[in-house]
Parts: sequence; C-alpha cells; structure tokens
Amino acid sequence: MLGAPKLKPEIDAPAAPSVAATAVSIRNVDVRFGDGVNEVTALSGISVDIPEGAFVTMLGPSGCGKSTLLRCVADLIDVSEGSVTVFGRTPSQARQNRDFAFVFQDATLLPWRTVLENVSLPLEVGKHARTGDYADPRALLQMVGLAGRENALPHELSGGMRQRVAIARALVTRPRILLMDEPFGALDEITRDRLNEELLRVWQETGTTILFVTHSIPEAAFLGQHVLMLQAHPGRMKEFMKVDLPFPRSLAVRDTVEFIRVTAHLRKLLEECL
Ligand SMILES: Nc1ncnc2c1ncn2[C@@H]1O[C@H](COP(=O)(O)OP(=O)(O)OP(=O)(O)O)[C@@H](O)[C@H]1O
Repeated sequence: MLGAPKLKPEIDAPAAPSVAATAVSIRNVDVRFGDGVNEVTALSGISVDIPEGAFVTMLGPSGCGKSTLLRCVADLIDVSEGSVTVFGRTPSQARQNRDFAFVFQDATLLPWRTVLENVSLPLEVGKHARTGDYADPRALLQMVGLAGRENALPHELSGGMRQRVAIARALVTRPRILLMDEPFGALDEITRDRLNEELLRVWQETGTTILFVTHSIPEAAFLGQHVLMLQAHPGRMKEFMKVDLPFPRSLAVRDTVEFIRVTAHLRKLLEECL
C-alpha cells in the first residue's frame, strides 16, 4: 500500500554553520626587549586568531620571534603594544585558570620522581585535585604509549619517552591549549616521526588547541592544520596558511604529491623570509 501523498518535496534542513570559537586572539602585538641603543624589536604588528581545537604550527627563520610569541600567550613575556587574549582572558588570568600548559624542548622532569609521580605533579600544586577536574595520569600514560613504565625513573627512559612523559604531564590538568616550543627538536628523526604521529592522535582524542613551534618544514606541514609563518628583523607575520591535507594523517602522507607541494610552498615562503 502506498503511503499518503507528500504535499511538499522533502528538503534536508541546511546544516548549521559550525563556527569555532577563538582560543587565542593576538592583536597588533609588538614586543621590544632592552632600551635605547640595545633595544631589539622581536615582534611587530602581529595579528592572528587561533580557532579553538586547531593545531597550528609556527615556522620561521631563527630569531623571528616564534618563542617570544608563544611566551606572550603563556604569560611569560608582556607585550609592549597590542593585546593577547586566551579564551577572552588576559594571559595572566588564563594561567591562573590553567587554560594552557607548556611543553619545552627539554622535558624538565624531576629526576627523583617516578614517571607516574612526574605526571601527577601539577595536581599537587594546583586546584585540580581538589575539584576533581583532571585526567587520570595512568590513562594519559597509556595514551602516550608508556603503560607499564609508571614506576620508572626519568634516567631509565629514552629522550623520546621523557618527552612523552612531559606531554602526559601537560595534559593532566586538561588544559584547553597546549603550547609546545620545539618539543621534539632534540630527538632523532625516527623517534620524532613516531611522536609526531602520536601527537596528532592525542590532539584528535583530546580536542586540545595546539600551538607548536618548529624549525622543520616537514614537521610543520605534517602536524599543522594551519602554519603560522613569521619573518625576521623584526618578527612579522608572513602568512597564516591552511594546510590542505586530510585528517587523520599518517606518515605515509609525506610521500604524496600534495604534501610535497605544501612543503615546497613553505620552503619558498621561508626563503622569502630570510
Ligand atoms: N629576553 C630577551 N632579551 C633580549 N632579547 C631577546 C630576549 N628574548 C628574545 N630576544 C630576541 O628576540 C628575537 C626573537 O627571539 P625568539 O627566541 O623569540 O626567536 P625564535 O624565532 O624563537 O628563534 P629560534 O628559532 O632561533 O629559536 C631575537 O632577536 C632574540 O635575540
């Protein structure tokens, strides 16, 4: 039996446009160090919005101000002009609210504490253990591939393992933003590749916004949804470029024509920045 005739053709309701909130807003930022003849303009006129949940890699010649910009977001450096907001708060308020966590090139683990005790450390000094708003340190260790190494001491781990601990420690307070300053810069290429893949997986599992400084063009292209390219003397924004490569990405993407095209474009931009 036929159903009742349709009076109107069925039309799918248009999907609501998904507009990501802004995680970090950087407006006309200048940073100067020193006074008088010793004054150095590290950053000049930087404006960019980092969408919530984005993975943004920062690339540029040595001394262009990548670390300085990351440190402005992290409330480690005050801007000379302009403003930085983190989810609408000042960097200082965002730090107190534990909106972000920082991962440096050196894992900076406490040598006398086990892996698990290092990952749990932020819970001892912050409000998170009190409020219960934290990630399970053991589950994080599993996520970064260190299940079974909870009781090891840092000196018993490889450099790559130590960085994995540092990443787990950074994630334990469930920061909304992860600020990473060349976290894999001191690692051998194979370990770095593996950690790149793992970091993308962690990003996709946690939805954390990531700002990641690197010197490596392939690393910037492989990890980034966007690449923020800075030029030097003074540090200015060259380009905020979307990387048109699909997710999830595996290392095999680096052999594709599209990836080679992206890295060639980044190399050309980088040469223009010198
Ligand atoms: N505390 C400081 N005092 C004086 N000058 C500084 C300070 N920090 C950074 N600078 C200067 O600011 C500029 C930007 O430095 P920054 O470390 O941010 O660059 P970078 O792009 O991260 O460099 P690299 O890629 O070599 O790590 C450089 O000229 C640097 O010498």
